[in-house]
Amino acid sequence: MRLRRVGKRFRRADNWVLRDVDARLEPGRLVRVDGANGSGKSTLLRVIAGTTRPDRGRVHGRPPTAYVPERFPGDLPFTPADYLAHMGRIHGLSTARAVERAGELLELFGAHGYARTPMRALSKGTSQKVAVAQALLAEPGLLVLDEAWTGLDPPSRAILDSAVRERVVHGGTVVFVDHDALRLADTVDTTLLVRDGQVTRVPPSIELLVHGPRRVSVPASLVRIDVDLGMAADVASTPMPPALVTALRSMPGVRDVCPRPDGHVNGYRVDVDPDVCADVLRALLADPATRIRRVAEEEPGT
Ligand SMILES: Nc1ncnc2c1ncn2[C@@H]1O[C@H](COP(=O)(O)OP(=O)(O)OP(=O)(O)O)[C@@H](O)[C@H]1O
Repeated sequence: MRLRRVGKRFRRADNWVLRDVDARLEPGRLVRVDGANGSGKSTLLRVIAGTTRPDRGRVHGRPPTAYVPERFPGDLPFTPADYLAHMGRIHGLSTARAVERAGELLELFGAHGYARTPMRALSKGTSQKVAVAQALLAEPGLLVLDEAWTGLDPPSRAILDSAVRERVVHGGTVVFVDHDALRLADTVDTTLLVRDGQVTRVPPSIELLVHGPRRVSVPASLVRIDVDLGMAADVASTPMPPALVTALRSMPGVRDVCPRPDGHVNGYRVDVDPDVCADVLRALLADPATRIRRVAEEEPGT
């Protein structure tokens, strides 16, 4: 799917929120959209999802799409069961399959007890579960999630994380905005930054995600990742697992793996070249005993 020279403004007198945006969204890719408040992230997502028409340019090759908007209109005159069955049919499922899928998803998100409650009576979090469930009913080629995790309880956030990973593995494109800088950081393929109406593709390095776009314009000469091993604080200093140290040291661009100089029990420091930062973070995130505490750009020798 491609965006070609897409422009969007809301009134003729307004500035362009998006200007001449070119982007290619590949199948089987997870795309994060970043940018400051009001920069145009939601507008870009709506254009990508097809719920907002661009005023200029074109969107080509959009596959069947599901979308979770930033603000879900929860006061609909339906119950979740009826709403999801209806949305399932819109997404191309048979009536029987739509009803079945609706039940499965309500169960999965622990909301089956509210299947027959009027939607306007649902709590914010339960309403958000319905918003997310409607996007997972079919298997969309394009899944667009605008702060879809907001309001969900931790188990539901984890279920949505898994659903996103599964979509990507099965060849779908998933585009998302989320305020959690570490959201799916081990899976993100591309980060698009929205700034001054322009959309630029940036390396998915975690320091951008953690510290925001301004720091990216000044390339760091070193990225310093502080990790904890996740052990109880009263355990005497534990050596970092030798297999992890060996794996990290063998990665190109890893300069040093050592105990943290702050003396934190079970705290370690990994210094890497900025362009391998994302690969190292993926390796660290894959290790269940390791917690990432801090990621920062540094000058070497500091
Ligand atoms: N329907 C609309 N009518 C008029 N202006 C709009 C509309 N939707 C968005 N805008 C304006 O477009 C700009 C971008 O808004 P948008 O919601 O896309 O930003 P955002 O990056 O998603 O912001 P946030 O991080 O705060 O959610 C803002 O100036 C906003 O006021």
